[in-house]
Amino acid sequence: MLNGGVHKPCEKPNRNLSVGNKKPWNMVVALSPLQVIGFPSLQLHMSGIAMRASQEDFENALNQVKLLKKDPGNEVKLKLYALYKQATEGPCNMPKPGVFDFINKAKWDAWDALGNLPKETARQNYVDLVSSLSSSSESSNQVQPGTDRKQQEYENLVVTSEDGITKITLNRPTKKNAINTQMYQEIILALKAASNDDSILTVVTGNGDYYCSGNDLTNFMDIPPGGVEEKAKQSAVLLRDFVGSFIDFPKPLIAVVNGPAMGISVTILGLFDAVYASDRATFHTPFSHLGLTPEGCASYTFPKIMGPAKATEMLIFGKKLTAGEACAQGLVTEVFPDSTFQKEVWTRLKAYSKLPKNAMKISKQVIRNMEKEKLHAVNAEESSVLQERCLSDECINAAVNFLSKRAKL
Ligand SMILES: CCCCCCCCCCC/C=C/C(=O)SCCNC(=O)CCNC(=O)[C@H](O)C(C)(C)COP(=O)(O)OP(=O)(O)OC[C@H]1O[C@@H](n2cnc3c(N)ncnc32)[C@H](O)[C@@H]1OP(=O)(O)O
Repeated sequence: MLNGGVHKPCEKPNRNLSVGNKKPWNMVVALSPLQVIGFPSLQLHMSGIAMRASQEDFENALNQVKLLKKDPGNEVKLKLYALYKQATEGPCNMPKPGVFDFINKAKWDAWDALGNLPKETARQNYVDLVSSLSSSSESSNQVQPGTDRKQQEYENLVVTSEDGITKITLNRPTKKNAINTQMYQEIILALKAASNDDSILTVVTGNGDYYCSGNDLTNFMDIPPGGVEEKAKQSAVLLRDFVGSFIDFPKPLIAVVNGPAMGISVTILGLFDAVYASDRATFHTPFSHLGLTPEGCASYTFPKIMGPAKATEMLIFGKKLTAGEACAQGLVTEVFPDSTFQKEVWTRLKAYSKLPKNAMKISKQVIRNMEKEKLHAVNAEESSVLQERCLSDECINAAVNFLSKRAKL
């Protein structure tokens, strides 16, 4: 594909399916009261409870609360805890902790004080409380193109907007931008914000030498009280939401693949509208090696993009592709020499961002909308299969193997 460093569009461009860092208060303060209280927002988000009208507001509130910049204090945190428990489990059903178990006693008291408050009311009160806490920082969410303003602050992402382009940078370079649980949530939020901002194009890229090393293998280590089955269920819900936010993204979405890409960061490329890669990038989906199966809709998009035989090599046999190979197979739009990658790609993207905004957005929707239903069905099926795979010996052994090797270093 690359001749003496001169780049050119790939020979097989048949992508016929397009298909900062200030930390949030609840994550940073070591041994903060919140941490001691065991803030349960993520678990709730993934528990599949409350699928009624206010579910979306409630989930948004759960996400919002993690992004509050100021610690609201113990009293409010206890209130949030109590409302969360009431909203998800109903009236307090735990045995009363002993008097010297101060923290659990405070939690129990707060929950018990809600008496028989209906779940729906508790949910609504939770949403209202979070809304009152976050209202002061709300106004910073809308980004004007051309101002290079930093958007919402995230723990694992840097999101900026300039020249009509919102750029979402995966920002865990010391971990090769592996996607941990919080980062999945943050990407979902960043995509939601980008779909509502004034930008014309949205770009995903990586900070450091990697684009992304895929799912953070330590994600599976943090087992909730419900045990490994509950963990697998939570993971499947999170995965489905994450991939769903790419399927539904309404504007042109571009990946600027600055280095090696692995696992889920590769599979979701089939849901992007263009993929520009440095010639240093590689594309690797070692699912079988990890006892896993494809996600990101790749079981559908990859055979469509590159044909079933090539898709099999990647998704089943774990063959790692160079950027040139990925381009020849239609997964990548164009490859650039690493030395000029950033300059050339951003010049190109800035030119594209000057094209009529609505025409581009509507074109994307025309190209994609017919596939959406199918993609959501594929996503649901892949997530459900992975829920089982996460519990297999093959998968657990592979994760333990990775983590134990790392521990020896
Ligand atoms: C609620 C639960 C949430 C679950 C979410 C549900 C989603 C389910 C999705 C399941 C499907 C799986 C999708 C995938 O993405 S499969 C691919 C997974 N990725 C890997 O297997 C890569 C593992 N990493 C490596 O092989 C190497 O680290 C790598 C080749 C990437 C780089 O090697 P190198 O030698 O150059 O560098 P190091 O190994 O020293 O890495 C530097 C540090 O980064 C850490 N690291 C890198 N990648 C990961 C990773 N994927 N997970 C966790 N940690 C990672 C590495 O450990 C080093 O850390 P330390 O410096 O602390 O040792």
